[in-house]
Amino acid sequence: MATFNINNLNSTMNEFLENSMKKRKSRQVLIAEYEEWLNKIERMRSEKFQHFITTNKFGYRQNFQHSINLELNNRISIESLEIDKVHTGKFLLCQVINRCVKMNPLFTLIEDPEGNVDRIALYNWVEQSAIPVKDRKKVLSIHEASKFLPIGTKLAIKNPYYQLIPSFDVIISPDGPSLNTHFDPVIRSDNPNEVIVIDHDNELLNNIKWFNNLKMKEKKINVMAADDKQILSADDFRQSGNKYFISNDFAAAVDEYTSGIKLEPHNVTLLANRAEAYLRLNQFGKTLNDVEIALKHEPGHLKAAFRKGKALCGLKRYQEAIIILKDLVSRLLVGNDDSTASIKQSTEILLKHANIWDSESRYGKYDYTKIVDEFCEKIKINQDSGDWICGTGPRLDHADFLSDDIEIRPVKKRGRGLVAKRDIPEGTLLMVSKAFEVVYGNEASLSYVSMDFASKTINTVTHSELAKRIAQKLLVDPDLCQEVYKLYAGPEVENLGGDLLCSVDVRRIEKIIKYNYFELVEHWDIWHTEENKRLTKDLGAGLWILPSYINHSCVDINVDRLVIGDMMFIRTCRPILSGKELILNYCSPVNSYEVRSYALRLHGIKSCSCRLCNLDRSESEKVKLRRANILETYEKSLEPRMQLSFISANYSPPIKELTKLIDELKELRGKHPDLEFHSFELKSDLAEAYVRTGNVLQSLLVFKEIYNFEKTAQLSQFSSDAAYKIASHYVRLNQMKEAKEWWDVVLKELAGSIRGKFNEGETKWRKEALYLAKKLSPKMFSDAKNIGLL
Ligand SMILES: C[S@@+](CC[C@H](N)C(=O)[O-])C[C@H]1O[C@@H](n2cnc3c(N)ncnc32)[C@H](O)[C@@H]1O
Repeated sequence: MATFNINNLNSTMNEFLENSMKKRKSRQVLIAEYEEWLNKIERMRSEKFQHFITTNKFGYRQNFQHSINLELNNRISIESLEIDKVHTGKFLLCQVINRCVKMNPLFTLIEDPEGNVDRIALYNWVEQSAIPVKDRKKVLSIHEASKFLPIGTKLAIKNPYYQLIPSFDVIISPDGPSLNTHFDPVIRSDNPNEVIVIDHDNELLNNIKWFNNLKMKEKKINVMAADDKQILSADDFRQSGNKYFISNDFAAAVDEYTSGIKLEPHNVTLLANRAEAYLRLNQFGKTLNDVEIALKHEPGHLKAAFRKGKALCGLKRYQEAIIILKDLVSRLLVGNDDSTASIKQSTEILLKHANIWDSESRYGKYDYTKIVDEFCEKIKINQDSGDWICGTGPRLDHADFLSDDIEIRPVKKRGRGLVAKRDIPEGTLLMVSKAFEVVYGNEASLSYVSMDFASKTINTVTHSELAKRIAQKLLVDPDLCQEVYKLYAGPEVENLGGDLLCSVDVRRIEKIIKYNYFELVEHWDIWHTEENKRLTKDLGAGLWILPSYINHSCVDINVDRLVIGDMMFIRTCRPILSGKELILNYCSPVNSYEVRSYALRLHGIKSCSCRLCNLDRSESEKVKLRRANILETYEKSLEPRMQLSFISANYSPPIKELTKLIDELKELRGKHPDLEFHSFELKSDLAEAYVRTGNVLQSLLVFKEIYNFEKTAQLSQFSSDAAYKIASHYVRLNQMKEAKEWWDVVLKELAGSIRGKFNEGETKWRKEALYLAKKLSPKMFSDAKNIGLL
């Protein structure tokens, strides 16, 4: 079995690629390994449940059918499967030969007619409704899970994706993947519509000779089989649908209502109920269709009108929603009886929100204090379970905004980009985008890393979880495929056409994430509060559609991004002339050339041609070597001495040595002091070192130098911290006037990064800034209070 060292991907990956292409594990080995794994799981089941999740949040049963037909000449054998490839247009005919494990996907072992064996991972396949409501929170035993796909079940898996995931042992290891993770291929499908159970008498099987033709011993579980009664009428379907609805299985509820609607196409109750189920699945287009038919037959149907308002909001058609909701409120005022009190209240609340969303989306007017309040409320975590206290976590209810001043255009050497249509001043809000999907650090524990062969990189747990969720979202609403699949997916992914543009292709989604994801970064100390300590390890990552069109440069950026919850705000940080491209950075210039290059390669940028990268590449070997030596001295000798000086007064901080190294680093940059990022960390240490020795004034000067550098280098995420250090140093020096002036700078920096710069004449700025600082940086705020800054 091949072994990976994540730190040394390229060589081990190539080696593994070669080995795995040459040699597959034998049938006997695969079966033996799988059996051993099942035994381990049975033993572990009683001890450690974390990895065994029973059901997905949604059950998927509806959706379109593919036009790929099951003609035998489209059949592919296991032997012909290629790693890291979706075999589009092909199907794998196979039978289940072992028991199942239901974790995030349903795993089992299958065999094709030729007798080749492999593992399959079927995501979203077990319908929630197939598991009785009372058992949904339980961990399924292997015996129970195996009822979903009994041994002998014949399957056709369309468009199979042959993916590398950590070996099964790694998956169930509570520690997750380690540096020596073993990877194995698995046949993956995320679309339950592409996994077809074939009846044994199906004519497709007539001409198939099986190496080992198994008969099915048990019957596959039927949906709601146990407690179902025979359904006869539309009302029976309504009741059955309601049953699913109450158990939060909205897709199954939709199916039931649909069966009822087939019997009575104008049944307004069924249409209105199905509309509500669609709403819960965020399928706003389908909601709208249903309520419009319902309202045609019964214009006075209040709930249908309310749902129409909601659907229009979901479709971002806020002005139409406002008209509908205003009309509904006025009708409800006339009636004014107790039975309509609750819908009246909900309508008024929705109308208020629709007005806010309308103003946000049309004018880019956001109430930042309310947004921050919402964020601070939603980011709270239950310390015992690690789940959000508010179900959705910090996903906020706000509208997108797109300035008319920019548009997507082809740009030289970078594919497409966002370009200014006219001159745009500094500090202009250009775009607000809600994440298409975001995964926070505390939400990803049930996913597994996977391998991207083409770029020889690992898809992290967060990325894998993101891919799974995006696939689920597209499965529920295939209309969304277009906007996602338009995003850059790397040179090796072909353009799609026809049917495939609206099918779920996890590999493509993985690539899109790879090239377009944004990592969440901590801007404020609210991320570090005791309550939120579960978040700090890896904040998470997400996919934002429109911001994904902005290209990168390490320095000389002209737009800044800020994420609050799942909303990304893009503002100009310098004026942009008409025809110029918007540029932000995918990685920080503070990192070394090597670190940046690695990060950029992951983003699909082979060679960055910004001023900083050009300068780094143009330097002589001598300069590079000298700098490397300096940084090594700092890391190996001075940094540890700094640490010691923090712990014990017996050690004095290495001020002289730090100063010397900083000066030398500056000298090595020659005529480009604005690009001297290497001394950034050293300067912070020097400033702290002066404090240790009681030389606050000198420390203050260094912090001012740091602050000025951050301002010119557009390192806006750091500058409020440096300004705060300066303010607190002035307090120590008893110069309260200067201290308060710098405290104002802190407030303006912090609040300005959220709501844009305050205008010169603005008088109420302090109140708003103090409010935002208190909410987002509670530690700094209370410290400032203690030292008399407010
Ligand atoms: C997030 S996308 C940006 C939008 C992309 N240009 C498009 O056409 O959709 C990232 C990709 O854009 C290209 N790109 C962005 N910045 C670049 C740069 N500075 N140099 C070269 N390519 C760049 C790379 O292909 C990268 O994988």
